[in-house]
Amino acid sequence: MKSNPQSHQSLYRSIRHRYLLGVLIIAVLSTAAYYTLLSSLSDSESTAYIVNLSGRQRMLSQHIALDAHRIYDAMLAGSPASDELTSQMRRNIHDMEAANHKLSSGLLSENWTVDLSTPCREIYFGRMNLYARVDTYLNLAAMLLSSSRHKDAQLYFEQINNSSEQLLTDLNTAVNQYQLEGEQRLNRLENLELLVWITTLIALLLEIVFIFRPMLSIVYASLKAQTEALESLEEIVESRTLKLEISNKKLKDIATHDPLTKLRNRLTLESDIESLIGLSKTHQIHFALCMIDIDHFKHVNDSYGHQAGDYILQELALLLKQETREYDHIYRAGGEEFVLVLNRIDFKEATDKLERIRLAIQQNTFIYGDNIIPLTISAGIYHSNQFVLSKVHDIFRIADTALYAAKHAGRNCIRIAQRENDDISLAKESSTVDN
Ligand SMILES: Nc1nc2c(ncn2[C@@H]2O[C@H](COP(=O)(O)OP(=O)(O)OP(=O)(O)O)[C@@H](O)[C@H]2O)c(=O)[nH]1
Repeated sequence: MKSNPQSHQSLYRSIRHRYLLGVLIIAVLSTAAYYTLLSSLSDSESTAYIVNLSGRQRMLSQHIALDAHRIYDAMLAGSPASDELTSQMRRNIHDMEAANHKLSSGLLSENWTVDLSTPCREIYFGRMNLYARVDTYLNLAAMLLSSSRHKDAQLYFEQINNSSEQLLTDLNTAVNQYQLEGEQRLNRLENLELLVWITTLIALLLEIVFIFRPMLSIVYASLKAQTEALESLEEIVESRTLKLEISNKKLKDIATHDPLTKLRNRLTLESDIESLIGLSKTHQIHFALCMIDIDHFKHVNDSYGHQAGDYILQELALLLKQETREYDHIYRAGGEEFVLVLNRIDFKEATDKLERIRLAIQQNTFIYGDNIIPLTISAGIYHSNQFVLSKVHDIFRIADTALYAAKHAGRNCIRIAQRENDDISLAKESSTVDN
């Protein structure tokens, strides 16, 4: 499988765009929430300040009326008003004047301004004309303070006295108006905050539906595709490995087995004998190697044809298998020559067994087409307890010599290689000759 850099890039771009859009929306919403909160805090602060200031103005108007009473009473009594009283009244006049200026202009401090609503403007500069009336009221109070003549003082006092009640009522109207506007403003801000909250929730929901969920789907689909590709790659590798293993096994079979009889060939024979020599030496586990050759096989080929010869070779291989144990091994050493390796067997057993095999072959009926083909074998046998040999080549040579002796003795017999005074003697085991 080839990795696809283009599809990786487009996946990366798609995720990056969606992610940036999601982040942008969250940034806008949080900024909006921040400014709403900021404005809400500032508004509630200015509302509280104005309501407080107008309430104080109302209170100061009463204080000034009271101060005027005291001063006038002192005048009537013929004693001058105390310094404390006059300075208190002066302070009250000054404070009320400042409050009147702030409330009517909206200039709460150098950097703090609020817009006056229409009803408030109406209160201060309209029909009620509160600004000018407060101003007049404060002038009268100031003039009362500075007046030395009894008659003037009486005039100012009476004017203050006559106007104070109505002024108080109108100042109260102003306080109520400020309170009302403050509540309305706070209500609006509450609604705005609710709106921002709901908008944020909706926006997040839409982000989930239209941005994050599709983004997850894209990533999931990509991962799934990758996993599937990987799995199919693994399957391909597995199937190729299996094919390779099968091919290797076939190749090994071809290299180590005879294609006609399916028996092991000479190559495996040599390596098998190497290990048997080792076992025989270290653990005294004995084995016998029987060299078997079909008698007059050329005659079989010549009389019945080459295919009949092949058939005989295959049949003989089957017969040898039937006559041997599972842990014995049969090889086709080449041409019409077979090798039988009998494992874990003593000398006597081995020679008896080989003789039985020779007899079984002689007595077997080989039928090819309409022909019954008589068959005998000659064999030479080597047994590991008879020699101290460690080379495969020597063992083959000894077994071959025994076979040659069997042929020489007239065929259809076996000969046993035996050590006698360091020379190989060939014991005559079976002398059945079938010429
Ligand atoms: N059909 C067939 N014949 C084979 C095969 N391999 C070898 N042969 C034949 O086996 C015969 C061996 O002949 P010889 O070596 O003269 O031996 P023989 O005729 O068996 O005589 P002795 O061994 O002396 O008893 C030859 O005719 C070969 O062509 C094979 O794979 N198939």
